Amino acid sequence: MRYFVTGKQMKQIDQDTIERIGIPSLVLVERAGLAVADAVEEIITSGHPDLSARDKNKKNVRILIACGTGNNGADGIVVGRILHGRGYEAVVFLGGNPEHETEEHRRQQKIAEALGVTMMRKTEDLSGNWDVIVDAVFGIGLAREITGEWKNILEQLSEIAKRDGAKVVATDTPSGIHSQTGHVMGTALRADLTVTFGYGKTGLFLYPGRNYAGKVRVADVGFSDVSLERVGWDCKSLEESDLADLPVRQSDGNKGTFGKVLVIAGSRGMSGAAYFSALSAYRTGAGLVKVLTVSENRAVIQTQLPEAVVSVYDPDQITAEEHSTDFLREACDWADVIVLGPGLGQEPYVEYLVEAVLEHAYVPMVLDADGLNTVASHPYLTRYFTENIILTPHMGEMARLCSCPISELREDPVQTVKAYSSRYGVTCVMKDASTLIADKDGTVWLNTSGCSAMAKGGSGDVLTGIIAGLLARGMDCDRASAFGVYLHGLAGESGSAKFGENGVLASNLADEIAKLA
Ligand SMILES: NC(=O)C1=CN([C@@H]2O[C@H](COP(=O)(O)OP(=O)(O)OC[C@H]3O[C@@H](n4cnc5c(N)ncnc54)[C@H](O)[C@@H]3O)[C@@H](O)[C@H]2O)[C@@H](O)CC1
Ligand SMILES: Nc1ncnc2c1ncn2[C@@H]1O[C@H](COP(=O)(O)OP(=O)(O)O)[C@@H](O)[C@H]1O
Ligand SMILES: [K+]
Repeated sequence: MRYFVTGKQMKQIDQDTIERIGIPSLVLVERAGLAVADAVEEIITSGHPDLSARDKNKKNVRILIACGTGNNGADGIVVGRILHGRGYEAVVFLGGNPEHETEEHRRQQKIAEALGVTMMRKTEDLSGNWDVIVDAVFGIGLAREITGEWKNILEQLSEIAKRDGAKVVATDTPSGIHSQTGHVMGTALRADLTVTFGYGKTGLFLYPGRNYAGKVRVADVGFSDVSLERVGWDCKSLEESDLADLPVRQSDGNKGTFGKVLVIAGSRGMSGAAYFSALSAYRTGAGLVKVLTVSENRAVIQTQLPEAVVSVYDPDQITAEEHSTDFLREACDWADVIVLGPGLGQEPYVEYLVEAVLEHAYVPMVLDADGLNTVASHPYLTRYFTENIILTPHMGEMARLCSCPISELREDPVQTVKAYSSRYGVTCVMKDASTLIADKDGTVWLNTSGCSAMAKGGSGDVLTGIIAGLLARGMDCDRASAFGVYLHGLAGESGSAKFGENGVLASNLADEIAKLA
């Protein structure tokens, strides 16, 4: 399990560490600089073949460290001093108004001066021929849009990096990326590697920040979880070691032990969504899967997935009259878990179908796709929401549910998903390239697995099935959602390794999940 913090929380952790725990700021800055210097040296000696060839003559390796006036800049001066000490041609650029420099910054300048580190202040000197650029302009202190001189400097650095093919290593955050939202604040410098201190910052894992951060390494520079607990965190993330917490399949279990999943999905001419959800629920370990769909889909689903029980209805017979949906009540009574929505379409009868299921289901339910669209266009249906419901909207569906544009949801996505979940008392999985999951208790999970191979029709139906499979195996709604999204992303990564990012199909994701869950 990993914890992500906002810049504001990180500042409080800094303060707690220095003032309550008593580790001097000087020590933290030194360790931060050392962690970045080590990362730069690793890139020089291993990651960059051109550089390692010249490694015997370190003086030929040219490193520019661009420093702002805050403590991010102070870290940068330490990086310059350490690399200078190790024999590299490290040049420190000090930008901005010297009057704004922090105490730490000035202290580091004095030390660097005493050791003969080259420091310069003229922007004209930036355009040397650099092998590595260390970005120590802005860290978590970035407080507003970048304009004027700093905008010019960052844009110049971007161009120089491109021109020279220089690797860019960001100190704590890529300058210009908001540490909480991942937004670009006017301009930002793209890094190959970001060495961030203590805890991951949420904005490094949300797009577009995730693209600018490159690889992210969290360096231990002396912060303690004691401070994290006192201050709090923004969101959590699962990692591979957490998979040990998946429910173990009982050796003496039978199909009843592993849960009965009812997939209410599909419409005339639309059977794929039901198939992907049902297949994925089975592949994740559900004991029995029943697909409830329109009569026209019976043959195709029985052929594609003979393991599933198929039950059908005639949509023309579903009306506002209560008895017309009696068959749904019976179907719900049979199930341990319900999936409602994939490929249901938006014909008028779907409203009555969704209302009947929401009203009569007393088991965990994943509400997806057209189930969500139906709720969005008939908001009275939210009155049936209970703590047993997981919603899995993509950003378009979330915008419909919240009646606001996607751009507004993205202003602060963590707060968006948290607010929706707490307003309705449901688990909410807001699907995106970085999916966020809000538990009913207010915990937000930020998913870090997955890749663009998953941006394809049918991926969402697979996720629905995976979450249903985990519910069937006994996980609660919150855990099944966080683990389901994480596993779904891992399936995307392993599918992508086999078929390439362009070639993965939804059915491949379902197959990959078999080995992971
Ligand atoms: N003791 C500490 O406080 C530690 C701080 N650390 C480093 O210090 C960083 C935070 O330092 P600071 O709080 O000094 O903040 P930063 O160094 O990130 O930046 C703040 C400075 O930039 C200016 N600024 C902010 N937004 C601007 C904009 N859009 N345009 C122009 N100027 C702008 C501020 O006025 C201030 O002078 C961390 O990211 C980390 O790198 C680490 O060394 C660990 C210990
Ligand atoms: N670029 C991406 N990186 C990681 N995951 C992605 C990316 N694009 C899409 N996904 C994931 O793929 C799934 C797509 O779901 P959805 O939009 O509902 O598709 P569909 O309706 O076609 O099944 C979501 O789980 C989403 O998080
Ligand atoms: K930085």
